[in-house]
Amino acid sequence: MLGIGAIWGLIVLIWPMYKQFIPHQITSYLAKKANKMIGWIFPYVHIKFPEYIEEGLKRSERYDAIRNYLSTISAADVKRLKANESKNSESLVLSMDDHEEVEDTFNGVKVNWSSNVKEIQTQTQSDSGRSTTDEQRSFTLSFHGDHRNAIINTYVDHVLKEGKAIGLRNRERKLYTNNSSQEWQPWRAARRWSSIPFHHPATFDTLAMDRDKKERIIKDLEMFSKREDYYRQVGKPWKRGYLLYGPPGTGKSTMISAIANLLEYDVYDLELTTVKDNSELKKLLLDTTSKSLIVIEDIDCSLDLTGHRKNKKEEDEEEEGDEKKSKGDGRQSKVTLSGLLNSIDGLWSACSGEKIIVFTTNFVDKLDPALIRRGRMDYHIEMSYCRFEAFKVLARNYLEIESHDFYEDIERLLEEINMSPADVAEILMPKSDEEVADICIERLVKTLEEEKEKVRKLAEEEEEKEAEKKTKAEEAEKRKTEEEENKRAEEAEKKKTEEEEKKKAKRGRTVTFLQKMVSAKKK
Ligand SMILES: Nc1ncnc2c1ncn2[C@@H]1O[C@H](COP(=O)(O)OP(=O)(O)OP(=O)(O)O)[C@@H](O)[C@H]1O
Ligand SMILES: [Mg+2]
Repeated sequence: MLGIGAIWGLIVLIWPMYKQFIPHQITSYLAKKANKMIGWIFPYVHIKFPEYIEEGLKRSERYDAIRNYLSTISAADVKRLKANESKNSESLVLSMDDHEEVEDTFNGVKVNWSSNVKEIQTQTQSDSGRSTTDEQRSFTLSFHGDHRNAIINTYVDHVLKEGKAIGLRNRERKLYTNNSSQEWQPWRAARRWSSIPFHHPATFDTLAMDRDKKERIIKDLEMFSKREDYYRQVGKPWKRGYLLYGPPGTGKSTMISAIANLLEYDVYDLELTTVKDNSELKKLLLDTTSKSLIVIEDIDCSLDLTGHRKNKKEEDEEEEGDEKKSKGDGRQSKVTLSGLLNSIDGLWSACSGEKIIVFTTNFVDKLDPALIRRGRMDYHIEMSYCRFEAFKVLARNYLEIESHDFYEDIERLLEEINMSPADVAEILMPKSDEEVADICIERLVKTLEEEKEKVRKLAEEEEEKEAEKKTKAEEAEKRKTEEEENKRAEEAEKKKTEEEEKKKAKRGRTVTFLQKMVSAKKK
């Protein structure tokens, strides 16, 4: 044993000196043989996961996933840890420091992870003789060769999946908005969207709406997010479309933030009017990540999407027309309804991860049925005026109260008056530190009563106007009948006179004839 050790020591010592004189083919042959020998002595398999791939150009997602996974097991066992601060991560990720090792067990099989770093010298571009040192990091997974299949086929997948999930949980979520195409750079897809951290505080708890309806929506969303395997099984892309419709201020945009917070998704707020044409829209949609919510707000106003789908020729003609029009009125977008439909369908066939698309509108009846049919917009959610259930949520949020003497009055008034949750929330919000819940509730009751009075007066005025209109119409009808009767009477009178004159004339002619006969006889 000592002999082998001594020979090995000698090889290690003289190898670097002679390496440069030995041809490359021989060194690689010797390396292969040496690895084989080591394999006989140590029956362990090693898999290396480098930090950078594609010749050092791209950071490996697998490396990050493994680091996240190892952070969960190394925090307890490893002495030297490294605190990683990532631009996309909200919380601190503790990973093991360089040259540390940690053990993991999977289905009773022990595996070993080590973090390695190798320094490499690179020549600077200017070739001024100066060289820089780069560090190449990697994780190495080692395990006994007997478990090769189980580890490679199952354990590695498990680690990557878990690590990715941890990364998604820790990431800082983003709100993306699309840039106008002038800002796009052909070599950087990232410029299509600008992002800021997404920190909207809305949740389903703070969302004021009917309780059953809310629960149904939450259930639907949770079901969707858990059903990756189900969607694969039935051969459907893992996506869902939600249409939110209702009057202004009823919480459509708030609901979008609540969905994003519930599912921990990023939000892509797509402003269609700044999208130049259909092909640009397609690129934008394909450039979204998984676990994201793609939102098109006020879809009825965004573009002229309310008309019926046109055939290709009509569409070409329309595009030409639009081009002329856009030069005239400065409007940028030439996105058409069928372009939008195709882009959405294309997105679903190309996307891998889970995605949700949401449209909001104040006027659902104006939209083309093709745009909102089930399959595109799977779940239609009506956001309505504030009723008692919704009010109770707002009162809890804004005033931290569960009941009040005026609750019965408020319930009755909210059934009679259509007031948006946005308005109710504004009235309930204390305007100063001195304003207690009583004052805010009284203000709401007063406002609702005033509104009711206004509505009553308006209805009265409307009724009066209606009655006046009716009287005028009746008078006009009466006048018309009278005029018609007068006309008929006049005509009858005229006819009578004419007939009498005719008779008179006839009588006159008879007398003249008799007179002529008498005078002729006399002669
Ligand atoms: N259902 C609701 N629950 C809680 N708060 C609400 C609700 N609806 C409205 N609000 C409050 O009113 C504000 C405006 O609501 P929001 O922007 O969600 O309305 P909207 O339906 O999107 O309106 P619009 O049709 O004009 O876009 C929100 O910031 C929120 O504070
Ligand atoms: Mg809105």
